[in-house]
Amino acid sequence: MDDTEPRPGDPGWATARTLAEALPYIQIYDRETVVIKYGGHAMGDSAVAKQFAADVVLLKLMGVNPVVVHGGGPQISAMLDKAGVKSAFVDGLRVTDADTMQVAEMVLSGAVNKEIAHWITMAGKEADVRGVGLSGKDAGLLTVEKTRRTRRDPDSMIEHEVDLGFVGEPTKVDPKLIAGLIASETEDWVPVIAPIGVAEDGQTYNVNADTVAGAVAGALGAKRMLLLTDVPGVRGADGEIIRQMTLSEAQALIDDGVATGGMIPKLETAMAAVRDGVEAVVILDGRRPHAMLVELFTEHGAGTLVQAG
Ligand SMILES: Nc1ncnc2c1ncn2[C@@H]1O[C@H](COP(=O)(O)OP(=O)(O)O)[C@@H](O)[C@H]1O
Ligand SMILES: CC(=O)N[C@@H](CCC(=O)OP(=O)(O)O)C(=O)O
Repeated sequence: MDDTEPRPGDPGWATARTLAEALPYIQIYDRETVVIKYGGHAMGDSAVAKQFAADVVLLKLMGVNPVVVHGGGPQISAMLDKAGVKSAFVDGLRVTDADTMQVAEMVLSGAVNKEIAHWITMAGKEADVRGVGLSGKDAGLLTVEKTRRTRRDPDSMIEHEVDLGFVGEPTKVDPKLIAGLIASETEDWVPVIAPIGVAEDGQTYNVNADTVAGAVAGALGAKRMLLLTDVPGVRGADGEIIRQMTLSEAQALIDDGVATGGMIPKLETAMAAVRDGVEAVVILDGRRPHAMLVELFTEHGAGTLVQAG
């Protein structure tokens, strides 16, 4: 843990001490959808993941409708390493050939998705809260098209297309299945979605999980989207954590090269989701104990809040 980061008890890490303090916040989210993007780096060890699952169950029992979209980038890289395949990234997106696609789907839809759904079901056993593991392939949930990126050659100044292979971006989310699951009056289901999509021609694509979370949040009309990662928030040029930013400030961080790598799709997703009607997006450290509860139910919140200016 960074020494400059707030700890429980510090002013920046306040928690509600009484139900009366938490109640106004609990009421804000009553029956509202909150999309939680659970990043591969935030998953940490199984104790952290089980704590995450317990907090998701608690949210459901408090009347919130959590929808989990997960990543698994480090887990895919570990599996590719075992097979002796090196990954290349362009703007935080994994260049995905046919073999990489197969491994990515196996890890995301097979291993990580089922593990998270299982942990939620285990944590919710006594309360009948159940995780339901899906990918964008189920019930036509996520339609995508191939992602196109270009790069300017520094010598000739000519734009060249960079072929990312089977990397897609959402063109359509069919939210009916998810909406049906979360609206059930008799069952407490928590959808858990792996970031795999299908193009109109039936080809399977690997999609950045932040991007999927944003598209799902927009389609469901979510009140909040939480992007859980492994940093306490978004850092500015001087390395300080920015508590709150507008869309143009988020864009400037990308344009100025202050946000790099995996932070680029996160900020792009946050901006797109807010434009789509999501009230606010928060980028926060998912390894912190009860990070989601602190964000949703306390005055100070956690991480970096992105909202319309
Ligand atoms: N300005 C920035 N502020 C915070 N993190 C940044 C910034 N620019 C780049 N990053 C990097 O973005 C990473 C988070 O993205 P990523 O590794 O894709 O996480 P996840 O697997 O949770 O989606 C951080 O660990 C950090 O290294
Ligand atoms: C196209 C692309 O980059 N897909 C990602 C999908 C997983 C992901 O986004 O995982 P995190 O959220 O843990 O980074 C990948 O292959 O790593």
